[in-house]
Amino acid sequence: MQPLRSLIPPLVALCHEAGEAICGHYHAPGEVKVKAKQDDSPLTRADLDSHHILLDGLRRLTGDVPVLSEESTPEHKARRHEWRRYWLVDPLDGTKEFVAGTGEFTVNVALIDDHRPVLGLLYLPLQRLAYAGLPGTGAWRYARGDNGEWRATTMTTRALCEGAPLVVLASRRHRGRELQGCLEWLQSHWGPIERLNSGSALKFCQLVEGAGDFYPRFSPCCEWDVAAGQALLEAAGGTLLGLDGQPPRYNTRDTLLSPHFLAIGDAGHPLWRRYLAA
Ligand SMILES: Nc1ncnc2c1ncn2[C@@H]1O[C@H](COP(=O)(O)O)[C@@H](OP(=O)(O)O)[C@H]1O
Ligand SMILES: [Mg+2]
Repeated sequence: MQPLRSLIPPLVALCHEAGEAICGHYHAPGEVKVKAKQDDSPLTRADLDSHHILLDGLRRLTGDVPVLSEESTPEHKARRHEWRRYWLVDPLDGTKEFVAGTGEFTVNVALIDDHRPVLGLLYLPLQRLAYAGLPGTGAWRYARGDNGEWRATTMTTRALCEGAPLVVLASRRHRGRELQGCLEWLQSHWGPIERLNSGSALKFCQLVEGAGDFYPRFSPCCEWDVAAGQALLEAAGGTLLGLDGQPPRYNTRDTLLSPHFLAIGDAGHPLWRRYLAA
């Protein structure tokens, strides 16, 4: 396989192609047709178009690397335990947001190697922005100019600032006692907190933009919702930890559900170890 850094420009172009297909459905009045999947989550034409574009493009880019997409068949998903290295894809993360018209949806592509995400790309179709991260190397935002060229800017998470409110990122659609307990602990051990709700993996982009400090996830989501964001976050100076204090390992269990996690911008701050030990 070619060096991972050289995969990023073609991946940005591929996610843009998928994003344009998604936007075609988003902007067409009456076009958003919704089917319920077995787990009752919505599925639209946009999810499927994006899935096929990404599948074809990833095959062209790295033919020998298998692709596991949220929209893959159950039979294909079941083969994942044979793979050490594979693409993990959510062709449209935030389908409920897409249907509701909040605009908060992303395309998520991660490369998993030996149970860890080693490359992550999140694409925001409406903004035409890509966020790419290679843990240990760097993280970049790619903005598309009117001439079709992509301009890269290095991304780093922000440090926690004593006395300033801690900005907690959360899903629009999940509440719960664990999240409430976490917010109360932060209030009593840090001080003022602000909560910012948004859909999909956008929350990881907000962390690497320095628009938030912490994204705790105690409600269900899947490995394809997390992997690309984890790689991006680690590459930008953050960390993502399970409640055992360790980064999650992918493709190690029968389920594709992700364990609960803490996505942290300022990885070195002692507050997080105190929270985990509490
Ligand atoms: N009960 C559940 N089981 C598994 N995943 C769930 C879930 N409820 C929400 N999710 C995941 O959370 C994502 C939305 O995240 P958020 O709540 O932060 O906006 C959804 O992405 P999709 O839209 O790709 O299905 C879905 O994968
Ligand atoms: Mg998703």
